[in-house]
Amino acid sequence: MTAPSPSVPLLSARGLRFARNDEPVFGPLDFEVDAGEALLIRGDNGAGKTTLLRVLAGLLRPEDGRIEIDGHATVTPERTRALAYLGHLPALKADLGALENLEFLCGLHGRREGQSAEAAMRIVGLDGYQDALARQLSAGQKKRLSLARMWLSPAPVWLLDEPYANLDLDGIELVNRMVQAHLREGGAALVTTHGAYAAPPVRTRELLLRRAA
Ligand SMILES: Nc1ncnc2c1ncn2[C@@H]1O[C@H](COP(=O)(O)OP(=O)(O)OP(=O)(O)O)[C@@H](O)[C@H]1O
Repeated sequence: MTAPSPSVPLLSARGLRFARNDEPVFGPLDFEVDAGEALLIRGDNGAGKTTLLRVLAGLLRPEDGRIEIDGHATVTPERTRALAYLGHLPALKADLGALENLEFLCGLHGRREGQSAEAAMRIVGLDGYQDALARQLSAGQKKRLSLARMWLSPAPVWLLDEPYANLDLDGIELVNRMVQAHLREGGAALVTTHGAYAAPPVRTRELLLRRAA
């Protein structure tokens, strides 16, 4: 991962707006996040936090606005390479083993330099579960496996939708340590939260979403 110039935000959005059936969900929004920073996206249930991350990830098309990575306007395939998305549902193949899932996903999205799937499993506390089928893992273990996938991703920007959900205290600290390490290496993280949960102890900006009137 190469750190971008400090004068250019790693990710920025200008005039970003999303609507469903002509009903506004959020925006227009302007925000940015630098390498080494987290953007905490706060808001009540239904405020549009998940929708915003899905728009950034290229899974939904915005009504309007511009998204830039490292100062360049992006179209979706380019953006997909720069972003790693951790959604509510674990993006795992239920009938593959835990390690097989990671290898499969690395084959699809690439791999962070110098990292192995085995090491990522150790980092997230899943040593000994390499051969367990994904469908046999608990919700928290699935979340940990998804975190291992994030760790292995070469993408500089992490989109984390409620990353603390389903995790025990140790898991919450794990998320914080992983975000800290990712930011130290020049990455950035966008993290949704209702505000009641923990937040990573890193340089943080905030974006508050309100339900569209
Ligand atoms: N697939 C969908 N089809 C139609 N409406 C949707 C869909 N997904 C979300 N919505 C609506 O879009 C709005 C924003 O939802 P979103 O999931 O982005 O909110 P959120 O801030 O992430 O909420 P929460 O904190 O409850 O997870 C809500 O009014 C919701 O009902």
